[in-house]
Amino acid sequence: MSSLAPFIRLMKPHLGWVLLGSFLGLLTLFASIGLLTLSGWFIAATALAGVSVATAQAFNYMTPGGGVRGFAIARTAGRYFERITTHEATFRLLADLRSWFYGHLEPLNPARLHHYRSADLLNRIITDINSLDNLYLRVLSPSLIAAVTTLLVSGFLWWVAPSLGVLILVALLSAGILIPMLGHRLGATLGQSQVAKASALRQASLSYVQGMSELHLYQALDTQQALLEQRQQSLLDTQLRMSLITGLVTGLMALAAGLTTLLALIIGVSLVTEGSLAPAWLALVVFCVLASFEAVAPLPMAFQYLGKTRAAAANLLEITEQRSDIVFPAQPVQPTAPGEIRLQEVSFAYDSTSVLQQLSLHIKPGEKIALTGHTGSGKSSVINLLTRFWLYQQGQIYLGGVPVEAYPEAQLRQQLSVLSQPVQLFAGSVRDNLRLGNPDATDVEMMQLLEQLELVDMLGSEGLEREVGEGGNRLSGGQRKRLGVARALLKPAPVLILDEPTEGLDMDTAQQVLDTLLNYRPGQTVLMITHHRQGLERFDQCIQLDRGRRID
Ligand SMILES: Nc1ncnc2c1ncn2[C@@H]1O[C@H](COP(=O)(O)OP(=O)(O)OP(=O)(O)O)[C@@H](O)[C@H]1O
Repeated sequence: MSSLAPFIRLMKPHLGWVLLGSFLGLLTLFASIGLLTLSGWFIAATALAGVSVATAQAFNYMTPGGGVRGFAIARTAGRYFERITTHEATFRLLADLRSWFYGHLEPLNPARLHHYRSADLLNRIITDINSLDNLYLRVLSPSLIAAVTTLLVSGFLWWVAPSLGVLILVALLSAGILIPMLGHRLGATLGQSQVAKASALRQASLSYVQGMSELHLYQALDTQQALLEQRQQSLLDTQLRMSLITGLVTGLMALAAGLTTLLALIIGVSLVTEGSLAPAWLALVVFCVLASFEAVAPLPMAFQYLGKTRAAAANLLEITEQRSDIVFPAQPVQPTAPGEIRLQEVSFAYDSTSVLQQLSLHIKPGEKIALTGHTGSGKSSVINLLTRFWLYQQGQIYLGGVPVEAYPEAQLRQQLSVLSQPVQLFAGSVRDNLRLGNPDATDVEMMQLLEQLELVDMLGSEGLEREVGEGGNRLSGGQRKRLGVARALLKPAPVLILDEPTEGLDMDTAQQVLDTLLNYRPGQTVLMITHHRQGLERFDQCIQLDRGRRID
């Protein structure tokens, strides 16, 4: 239960809704048991009253008739409001769970998350969180209802006849504990593998959809489809085995209910024979026993799927229990030299891959620097360290005259405007994407900048409302890049860092982009990673890296 404990604690703010739902569930169940029990007695008593004219005339039909109607109305209304309340409780809990999970996920730096595939994280956020509704909706509340019902029904039948009270107590306890335990035992491992297989299928499906054009081009669609079908079949096999277990435990529950009813009938008949139970009450007892099994009937399936719920909970905890090794202090700092970047003998390795070796560089405020070097020489890694996405192992990095580690996260983000590679655009309009850089940017500012970057034609008649599509897929590669440059330029930060902003652009457009970014904010420090030789003379300094070392 330990993997579920944090999720039970998360129920606390919604305890009122959860308890109200359970209370209404209990009322509905009682209305249901009452309806069947009273109807059984009513039919039997009416039949017996009709034996003679005198008893028929003396018999009060109205009160029990009203009771039956009352129970029927209470059952319908109770079920309706119980569904509304328990679903409200569950949706509130799931909404909280999503925020809670995202709250833990968001501070984890890429160093912590780069082992996970995005489809896997998506699966955890959607499917695993949804699986937890089993815990709230089918395990906790019904178990509480079953426990209270067992006690009350046993108490009532004990009052009718102690032997009947003992029978129903033993029967409900056995059926309500042993059959769910069996379901849990048979379904636990299968449930876990169901979670793993569903996740694998989702990941494979996402890769298939995302890579469909490549699969077409390389004629690999059939192979990938076969792989998907294999994964789907494997998941279906597990689901089939789970369904067989459901059939078994549901059958066992029906058998337990039938046997207990038969035993109650035998005990009841002997009680009627010896005169300690009125004949009409025999029907009441039988129907009460039969109906009370409604309380324990949902438990076996809920516990059968508890293994699945546990596996989903473990998936979520695997992320939420991780702590980012990058800690941001809360105390703001005062940069002594805004725009200055200094690396002092910095060494850095991703896991075991050594990337930067005692790298030192000094960029003065307002300087325009080009960072060049062979592919894989560690240029982008310098950005990862400045943004604190990764931690370096040796040396010291200063930003604005202050160690990068001293900045609170928000203040660090204000110091840097970064165009990373590849450019990440978001589905939405051009304006939406530009506003990420600067929410206060006016349409005029945006249009002027787009004009300088020769992007106005791309807007067409829609202007800034032009949709860019998912990941910017309605734009050309060069347009995506320049829109990314525009977004980075709009952010009024002392330092602008660009990872290959002119990559993929023709020579004239590349010169135009270079012109814009070197002049847009004259006092701004610019650090630009590039493979291009053209235009390097326009920078104050060109720093060259080779296998993590400076060679200029
Ligand atoms: N997340 C990562 N985990 C492990 N190794 C990485 C990771 N990211 C980059 N590397 C490795 O670090 C080295 C430096 O990568 P980096 O991206 O800094 O090079 P780069 O000079 O920017 O290359 P390019 O010019 O091709 O963009 C490469 O050998 C790369 O394989």
